[in-house]
Amino acid sequence: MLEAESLTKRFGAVVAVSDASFAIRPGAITGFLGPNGAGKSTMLRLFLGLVHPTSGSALIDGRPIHEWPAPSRKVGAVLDTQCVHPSRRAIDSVRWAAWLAGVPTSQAETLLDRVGLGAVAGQRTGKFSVGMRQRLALAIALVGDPEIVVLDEPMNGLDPEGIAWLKDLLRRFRDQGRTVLISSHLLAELEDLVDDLVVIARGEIIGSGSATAFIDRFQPQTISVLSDKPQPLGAAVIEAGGEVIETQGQRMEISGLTSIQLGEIARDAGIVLLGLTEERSLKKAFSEATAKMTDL
Ligand SMILES: Nc1ncnc2c1ncn2[C@@H]1O[C@H](COP(=O)(O)OP(=O)(O)OP(=O)(O)O)[C@@H](O)[C@H]1O
Repeated sequence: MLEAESLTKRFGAVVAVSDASFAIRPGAITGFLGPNGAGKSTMLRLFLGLVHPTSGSALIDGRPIHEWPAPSRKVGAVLDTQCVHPSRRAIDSVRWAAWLAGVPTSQAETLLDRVGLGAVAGQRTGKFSVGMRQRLALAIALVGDPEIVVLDEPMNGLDPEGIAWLKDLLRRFRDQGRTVLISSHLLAELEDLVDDLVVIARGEIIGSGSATAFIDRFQPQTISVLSDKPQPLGAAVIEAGGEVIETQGQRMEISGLTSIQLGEIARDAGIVLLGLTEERSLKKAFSEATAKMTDL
């Protein structure tokens, strides 16, 4: 388990992380979500021991990372894809990382195969594309066969195929029982991937926990419904305890009722439903949450 307790990091006058407390479930994929400059990278770096807290603690299984005898077996991280020397061959970069981590270098080829770089293992990395660099950085992060994998905005610069591949790999890590932490400022990148979320804005935690709970908290389910008699339907919805958020012609947006309840209400009132769509998205939840933050 990773735990932040009253974690604060200041850089001079800038408060990058402010009194953050949360826990990360082992064996799950947790997304660190927040706009640019929110403090996501700093938070990840605090766990990795690359920056020191001004106050509070960032602990991995109860200890700061530097207190673990073999940190690379505990955590592997991709923070920056410019982490290798451009004139070195891919295979040598992975071997070098393994050597530095004090683990056998014999796995380098297997690791490159695993990230889809087996065919270019002997090539110098200077001319590698962004996607290839991401894959190489991931191979390097995996040298210690870590329990926890941390990735800072890993989808930047990946094409759709690369993103699908990465998501698949991260899901497999989770299925193997590893813990995955991934940061992003783009909701769409995380929506179909993460189990849990830590949502950050201006260094503060807006919410943390299951992604579904976050959606429920900030954006209860809404239903977009198309009917032949919107006005009587609206009245029936309100009578049943629901809320009509918006009406546009025959289309209405409704909250506070399930689709089944809505169907029954319409049937009882003799109203035909021409279409019905449930909307529950992380995107809505996030914009709602950040709007609430701005209001504070
Ligand atoms: N080493 C540093 N020295 C000074 N200020 C820093 C340092 N690192 C981060 N900051 C500042 O801390 C704040 C949070 O930055 P951080 O990089 O953690 O945010 P982020 O959410 O990862 O953003 P991005 O998505 O843009 O990378 C920003 O205002 C940033 O300028």
